[in-house]
Amino acid sequence: MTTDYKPAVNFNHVNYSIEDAHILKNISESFLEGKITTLVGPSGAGKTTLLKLCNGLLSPDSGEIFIKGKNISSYDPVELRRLVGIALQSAPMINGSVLKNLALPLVLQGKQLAEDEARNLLHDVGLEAEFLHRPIKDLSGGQRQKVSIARTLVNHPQVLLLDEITSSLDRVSQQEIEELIGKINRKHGTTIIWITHNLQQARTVGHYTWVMMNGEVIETGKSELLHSPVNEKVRLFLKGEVE
Ligand SMILES: Nc1ncnc2c1ncn2[C@@H]1O[C@H](COP(=O)(O)OP(=O)(O)OP(=O)(O)O)[C@@H](O)[C@H]1O
Repeated sequence: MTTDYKPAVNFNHVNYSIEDAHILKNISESFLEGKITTLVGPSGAGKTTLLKLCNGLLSPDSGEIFIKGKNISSYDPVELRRLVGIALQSAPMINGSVLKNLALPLVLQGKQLAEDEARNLLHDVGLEAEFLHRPIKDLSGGQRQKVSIARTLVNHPQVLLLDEITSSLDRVSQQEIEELIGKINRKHGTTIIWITHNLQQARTVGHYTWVMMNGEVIETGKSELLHSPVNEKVRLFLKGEVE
């Protein structure tokens, strides 16, 4: 059997504080290459903070983070932004067409997005080519989120960070996005780190799951762990007894 357990993102004794608050406490874990890892835990556990450390939006106070084996602090910021994409719940957009929004990451790099490439990106997220010239303001929430995901794919990221990307969507759109992320993972081998409050989603879309509480990663394993956690606090959280 071949082993495919290479880390794509590796945390080594990472600490992060805001003023006196110790937000992340000595995190030493790896996100495996080509896998979808879901991140769950109570509000304020530090999930978003951890995600922001993965793309250099925040830097650790101590410890090291490696992306593809290279210390994140030695990446050129533009290179890092290309390598690690991020999509958020709010899917911030600029006024104008879908094409204009898709092209944004390249425009910021002084480049252009060819229409053919833009059509391919839309196709990848299950939107018809006719959407390209539609004003972004006319799109539904689910369609906007698909454009937001397509926009992160412009740079062909090897790591994709997702923060609550389906929480404001109806069930059908939610399911479409789940399928879409699975497809991107399989087609491109993209490593995906996905924060969700939806435990059912964490179970079904993830290969692996991390449970965070109070700035610590307290349990990790295959996503089935959410059926039978070892840690008592995780068991209480899953029963809804820890907010
Ligand atoms: N800019 C900030 N200033 C002060 N405290 C902050 C700031 N950003 C985050 N925090 C605090 O850090 C802790 C972790 O926040 P974080 O957003 O990472 O948690 P989370 O697990 O993503 O929560 P949620 O599920 O509610 O989004 C929280 O206690 C939060 O109040």
